[in-house]
Amino acid sequence: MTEGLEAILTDPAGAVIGLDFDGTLAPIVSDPEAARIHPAGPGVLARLGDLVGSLVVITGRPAATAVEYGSLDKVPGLVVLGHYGLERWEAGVLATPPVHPGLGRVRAELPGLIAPFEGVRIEDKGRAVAVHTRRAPQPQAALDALRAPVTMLAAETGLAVEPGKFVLELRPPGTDKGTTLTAFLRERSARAVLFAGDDLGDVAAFEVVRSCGLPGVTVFSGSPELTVEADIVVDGPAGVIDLLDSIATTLESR
Ligand SMILES: O=P(O)(O)OC[C@H]1O[C@H](O[C@H]2O[C@H](CO)[C@@H](O)[C@H](O)[C@H]2O)[C@H](O)[C@@H](O)[C@@H]1O
Repeated sequence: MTEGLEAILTDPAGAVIGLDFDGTLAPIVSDPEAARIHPAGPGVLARLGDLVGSLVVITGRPAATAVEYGSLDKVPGLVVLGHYGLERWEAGVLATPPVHPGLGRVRAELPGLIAPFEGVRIEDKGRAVAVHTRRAPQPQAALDALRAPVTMLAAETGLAVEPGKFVLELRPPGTDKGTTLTAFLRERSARAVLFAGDDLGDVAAFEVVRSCGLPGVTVFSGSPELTVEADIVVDGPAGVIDLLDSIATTLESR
């Protein structure tokens, strides 16, 4: 067992368990609107919520979308930090910042940029807009071809480009999952931390787990699409849920 996991099991009241949503709690699917949490997820999270100090979902999704797709309103004490930390949902209350002014031009120009690419779709998330290539005949080629024009549009509108699994997202700059996790650890006076993720956007949170000075454990939700170094590698959302279930079971037996 890793030192970080042992610290969580020894002192669960001081633990922060941080979780990504897509690819970590919810299996990856081709339609972003069809993503839903693994069927065993809400039950396991509800048990964990009663056992550890803090449970937080940090996601690129709008917080309300993650709550809906994850049935997260059923998990006691859970906090959802959406849009990489711009939004906060807690106990049914959603706090959101103003919409970035650059998004108007992005909405106007993106359809023209993606028009030559069959199967490429836009996901308008309100405070960010994502370009998805998963359903293109050649998803990686479409992603590579769109990277430069999307990056130029982001630079011209004051937005940041967030790359992920067959997705390029234009979003407000200034936060990432690392800064968001750091602030949450401080807020909760954490004494140990676990973060589980599956995508490039989760790497910043993994780096915080390694550098924050607390006993910590990184969990990578593995798939054939991406490899990221972590203390524990599990097989997709089913593997993440199994790990969380075993943590809950161990804590319940103590
Ligand atoms: O931080 P996350 O919770 O992991 O959100 C990151 C992005 O996830 C979603 O896209 C990914 O999942 C889709 C549904 O399985 C999949 O079709 C897509 O290829 C993936 O990139 C979401 O749609 C994005 O808005 C999030 O930014």
